[in-house]
Amino acid sequence: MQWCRWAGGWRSHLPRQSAGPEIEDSFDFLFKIILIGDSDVGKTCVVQRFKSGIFIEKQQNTIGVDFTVRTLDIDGKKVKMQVWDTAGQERFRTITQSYYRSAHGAMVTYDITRRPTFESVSHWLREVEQYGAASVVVILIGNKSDLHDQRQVLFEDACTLAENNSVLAALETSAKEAQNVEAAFNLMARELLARNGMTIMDESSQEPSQFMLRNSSHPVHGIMSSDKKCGC
Ligand SMILES: Nc1nc2c(ncn2[C@@H]2O[C@H](COP(=O)(O)OP(=O)(O)OP(=O)(O)O)[C@@H](O)[C@H]2O)c(=O)[nH]1
Repeated sequence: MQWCRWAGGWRSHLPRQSAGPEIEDSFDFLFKIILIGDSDVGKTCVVQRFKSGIFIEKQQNTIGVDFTVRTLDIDGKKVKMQVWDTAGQERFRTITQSYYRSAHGAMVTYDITRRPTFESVSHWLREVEQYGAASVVVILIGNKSDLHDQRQVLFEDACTLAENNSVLAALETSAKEAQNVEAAFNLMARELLARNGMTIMDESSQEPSQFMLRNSSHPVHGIMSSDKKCGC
């Protein structure tokens, strides 16, 4: 059964990770993640937050595709996340579509303060379906959660959309205030590890899974905070 769950049901433990520059190049797993979504939803800022732990008020729109890398330590495994930050502007569609095929994961991003960017999500999901691999893991990201007083998209609507479209999970993030960005990439990494046969454990507990993701997914041990997320 598909379901959504957020707020109080999530725990605050996150595995320890380094945010520093890549010094060595060895890794156990390499996953390619693509960020897609309308222009100005904050894709570059989310990637910047993930890579460097900082928020930069970006001046320019992404041209084509930008590339960044960060290696996570998950249960003692070095998981290299190759992140492709795509331009949201229409004129770059042909270029960005060519990056879908090799992606293991896709983060479809919208801006919680601009309803039209959420309405575009179904377009982006169709693009993933059309140009991506059949096994691609999709996560829905509602960014700019710090601007809650300007909210135009209910989190419940995001959960419903995620459930109806076989999306692994929906999360609300703030690149500005560092909310849920780590959690989003961790969730993606852990799901991909699980699909590659790894048994993923939470460092803080030896109990069984804290939540189940959607039907076809593997159980993933809690990478949860009190911020909004749903496993659909
Ligand atoms: N308040 C707030 N503003 C944000 C956040 N993330 C991004 N922004 C702002 O949103 C604007 C667009 O951010 P970008 O990261 O450039 O957006 P993008 O989706 O990469 O845009 P394209 O490159 O055109 O696809 C910038 O002015 C950012 O400062 C956030 O979490 N909170």
